[in-house]
Amino acid sequence: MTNNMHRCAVCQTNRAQVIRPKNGQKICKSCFLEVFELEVHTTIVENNIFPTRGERVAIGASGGKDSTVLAATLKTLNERYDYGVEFVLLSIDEGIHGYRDDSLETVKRNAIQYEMELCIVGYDSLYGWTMDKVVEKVGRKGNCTYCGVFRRQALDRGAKQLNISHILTGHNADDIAETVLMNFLRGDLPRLGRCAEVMTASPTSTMRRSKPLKYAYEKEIVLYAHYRELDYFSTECVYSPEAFRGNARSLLKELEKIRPSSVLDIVRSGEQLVHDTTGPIRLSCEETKDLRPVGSGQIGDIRPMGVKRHSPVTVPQTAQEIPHQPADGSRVQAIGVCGKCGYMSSQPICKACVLVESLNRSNAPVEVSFAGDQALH
Ligand SMILES: Nc1ncnc2c1ncn2[C@@H]1O[C@H](COP(=O)(O)OP(=O)(O)OP(=O)(O)O)[C@@H](O)[C@H]1O
Repeated sequence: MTNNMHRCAVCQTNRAQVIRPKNGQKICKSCFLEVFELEVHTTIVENNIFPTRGERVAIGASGGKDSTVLAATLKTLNERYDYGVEFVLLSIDEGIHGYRDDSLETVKRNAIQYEMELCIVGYDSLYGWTMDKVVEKVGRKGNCTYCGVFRRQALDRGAKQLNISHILTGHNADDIAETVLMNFLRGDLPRLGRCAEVMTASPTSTMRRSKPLKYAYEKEIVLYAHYRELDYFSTECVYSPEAFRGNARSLLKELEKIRPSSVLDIVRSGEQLVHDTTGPIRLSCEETKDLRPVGSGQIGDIRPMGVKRHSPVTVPQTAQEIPHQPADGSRVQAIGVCGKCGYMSSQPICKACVLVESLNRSNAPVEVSFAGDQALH
């Protein structure tokens, strides 16, 4: 790349070092960092993710690349754009020896590096079960269901302890596209629509949940972490990932090879379906036009592709105020409290308690039917 070197498509000065997977644009390292941050900022602004100055917001921090990049980017953006938000790192210790104990050490360092308070909540103290013990009992198949249900509630409970009602997670575009594919293949349209939203309020929680990295490709997250030399933990969970998600991931990777914009195309399809699930489902080819590279080469012109304006989520204040209307319009759920643990639940007994009861009760492997593999964290 000496004589024929490609110049950065944004600054037109430096040598291009990055080919952006979402649009093929060739840019230099410093423009990449700036564009990545600007796109996350745009997702935040367009979706009104931080409507209230002075709010304390929890970042679900696993020590992995996504949540570490999320924490680092948010610290930068909060200082640059003055959101006036206080971030707290919230980590769930699932009790997985050789995996989570190590990654929590990373989160502890991150808390110092980013000057954020850290709160760690363990499955052991909440449920009396670590994932190591769960796997000992139920085996590796299906253990992700327990982990997904427990983690979702554990994050809620941790946030509640901190008097926080808004949790951010590091789900990226690839995670969301996988979940959209899984729900599509299962024919689960209501869940499909919900999983593609940037902000959600669920029938079983008074928490808001947001995914500011929703439009960020996994590859760019890794690159961002690399260029900023972020301290993150990169080992996969020692228990095998949910099989169907693995299939969806392979399918997505194959599609991405043929058509790099597939990841965002699928995310966008999920967004379309959430608006259309009450009527006939239409996917227009016109939609994909928005995925062409945008901008005339100026940083200020670059917008996250596929970002649409959403109205801010209204957060219910009390359990009684939450009449949940599922996207399929099939039934209305109201929140009460779990008869076992007293934590909020749309059922007489919450899912976590049903699972704990079955673990405590039987010696036989426990049959589970919850969709705990839905990246419900
Ligand atoms: N143990 C945990 N404690 C707190 N938050 C968690 C935990 N596990 C997952 N999360 C949150 O859920 C998001 C998605 O988690 P997932 O298990 O899919 O991991 P991932 O895609 O590898 O993300 P990461 O790289 O942040 O670990 C994470 O980015 C994080 O915000």
